[in-house]
Amino acid sequence: MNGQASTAQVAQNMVAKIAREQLGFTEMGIYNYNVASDSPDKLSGRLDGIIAGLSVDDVVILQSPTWNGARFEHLLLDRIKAYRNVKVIVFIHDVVPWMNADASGELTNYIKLYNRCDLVISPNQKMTNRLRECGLMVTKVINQEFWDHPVAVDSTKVAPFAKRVTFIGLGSTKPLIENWDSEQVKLVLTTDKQPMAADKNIEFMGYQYDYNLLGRLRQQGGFGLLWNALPIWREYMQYNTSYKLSTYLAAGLPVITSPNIAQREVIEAKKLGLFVNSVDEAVRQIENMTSAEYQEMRAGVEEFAHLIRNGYFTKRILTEAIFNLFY
Ligand SMILES: O=c1ccn([C@@H]2O[C@H](COP(=O)(O)OP(=O)(O)O)[C@@H](O)[C@H]2O)c(=O)[nH]1
Repeated sequence: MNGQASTAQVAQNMVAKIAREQLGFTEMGIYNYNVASDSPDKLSGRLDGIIAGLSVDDVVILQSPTWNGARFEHLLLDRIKAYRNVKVIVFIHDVVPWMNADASGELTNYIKLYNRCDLVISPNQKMTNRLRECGLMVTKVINQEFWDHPVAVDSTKVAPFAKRVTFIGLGSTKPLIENWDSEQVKLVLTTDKQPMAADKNIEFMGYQYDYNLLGRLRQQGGFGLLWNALPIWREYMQYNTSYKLSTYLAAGLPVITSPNIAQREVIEAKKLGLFVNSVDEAVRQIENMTSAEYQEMRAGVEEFAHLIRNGYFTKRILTEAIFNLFY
């Protein structure tokens, strides 16, 4: 998907790049636009353009959502399925009706869409269970677990033990700033400087391009925070696979997450970070943390990050999906 300048596009483009360059797939490009502005004729021509490279017997991976709406995805699927013996894998990145209250009426349409596919790649088992409760019928479902975040880091240096908590989310940080009152632990944000943070232990690094971001996170150390102020997102974060989780891990930072996170077992088993029920709890834990405790987590992260930095989650999931289709 192109045309959106968002994390969703970055993630989709990353999957497409690995699939193209390392697994030999062909990309069917999709533009994110206002579908309602198309006449039926124009939409039809656009869909034909997307599937121009398709042949009988092909396997198609549909990265969903296209952000063009469930109706667009159904129409695209109609075109793809008109080809003889084509198999479709839907790779669910996000379930829009659970992220955005305005789209909640679309759930049935999305479930129907997934049910039209031969195999589903779901973000993780928690999301799979929730989708099943809502009517997902496809037998072949496999779980993505983590995003990749391909990057080359300086492996001669590791993240230092610093009493810093960095948050790189693109949403509002106002409540985080308002409630931050630690003198020992610094909050670091990728937004521009905000006046309400005056006199607080908060650093603003401003938006960073990817190559700067990963370098800075690694050089400055401390922890990466998963957090959101909005109730709908707090709920959604129990089920999704977060991109920034992998950004922190790729940089080599242990993470601070809620115990409700879908990746809890792995984070726990591989010692990738801390579970807290509030930001205050995170601050208290870091205030009392020893360097040895940090080092243990950092070592866990460095080991695990091999997978994320080198695209192995994407390669594994795409290969396993195709394998399962024919096995
Ligand atoms: O200064 C910044 C801040 C964020 N990001 C990127 O934006 C992502 C976070 O976006 P979002 O909060 O939408 O991701 P989510 O975790 O919700 O999937 C990070 O992982 C980074 O890849 C960036 O490149 N520069």
